[in-house]
Amino acid sequence: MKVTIVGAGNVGATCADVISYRGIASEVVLLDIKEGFAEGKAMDIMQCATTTGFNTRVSGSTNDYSKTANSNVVVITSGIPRKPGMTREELIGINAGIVKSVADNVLKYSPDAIIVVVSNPMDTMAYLTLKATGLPKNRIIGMGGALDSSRFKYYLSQALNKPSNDVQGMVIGGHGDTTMIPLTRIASYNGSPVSDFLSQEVLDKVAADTMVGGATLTGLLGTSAWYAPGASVAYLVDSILNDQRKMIACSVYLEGEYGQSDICMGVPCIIGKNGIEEIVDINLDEKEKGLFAKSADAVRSMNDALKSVLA
Ligand SMILES: NC(=O)c1ccc[n+]([C@@H]2O[C@H](COP(=O)([O-])OP(=O)(O)OC[C@H]3O[C@@H](n4cnc5c(N)ncnc54)[C@H](O)[C@@H]3O)[C@@H](O)[C@H]2O)c1
Ligand SMILES: O=C(O)C[C@H](O)C(=O)O
Repeated sequence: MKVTIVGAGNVGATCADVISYRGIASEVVLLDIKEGFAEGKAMDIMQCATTTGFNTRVSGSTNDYSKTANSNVVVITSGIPRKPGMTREELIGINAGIVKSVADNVLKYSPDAIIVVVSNPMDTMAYLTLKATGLPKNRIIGMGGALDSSRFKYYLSQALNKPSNDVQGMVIGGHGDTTMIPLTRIASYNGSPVSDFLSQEVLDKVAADTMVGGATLTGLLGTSAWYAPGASVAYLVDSILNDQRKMIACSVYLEGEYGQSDICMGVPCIIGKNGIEEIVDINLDEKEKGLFAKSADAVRSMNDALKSVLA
């Protein structure tokens, strides 16, 4: 199975690294616009093959899309990341043009690929990719919920002082500092509600920390995070290529689900060989429904901004 990752920067290269050392794909192509950059990252990763023991072939390309031909999955991480103090939404002006041209190019050589959109503002970039390519909705997957959910579980595990892998939880809604919805009510510690162990005040802080998880790291690092983002993309790609049918919160085009239409937003999805196999309808309470509608309003106004950005 072949995966192309466009954008060999922090997130793209980390994703290639995780995909190869976990043996998720037999071939990974990294492509970047910066001369020699993707080739260098690929060579560096390949030189781990004997020490970490993998057989994936990783290669790099400077803007030559013919090398990406017949990819099963294409991940788009090309574009600029935010700097401390910025929101993801401020990236739309530069990233919309990049994402649109990249999506057009990859489809010339991999017309059947499933596209995973990572560049920010991710929900709007997923919507743009869907509209610009005309692909069916199952083949455009925005990655954000997998990462936000892993951060949610991290903060819960810190509050519980228990391992993250013993915690279950999910974040839906937009992938933005104010649009994420950590589903605290249904989060659990090995099957018991987390509210059995943590006060409402602590749970509210966990949710607030989760929502600004990306901003916190951007403040600490000077640019946005890459280890958890890269690993989250690899987790999603694994579920596609190996038809694992995991339930993962992904940004997907909604046609009435969760009361929304003509928008890409994070909802629980079954992810398998066809991409989005199913959108799972979980029961939200009235408060969560209200938050989802408010989140949709914010994502929709960002989508509206695309018109002027791409004009
Ligand atoms: N959805 C998420 O959960 C999530 C998580 C982390 C980062 N991101 C986003 O992913 C994007 C990448 O972040 P990063 O930290 O890897 O940035 P980065 O600057 O390290 O890497 C981006 C790469 O894209 C390349 N690029 C730019 N234009 C290109 C083009 N037209 N064709 C091919 N390559 C091109 C650049 O040369 C660069 O190497 C940002 O927009 C960031 O906000 C999203
Ligand atoms: O925070 C960012 O800007 C990057 C990414 O969306 C993240 O959540 O890490």
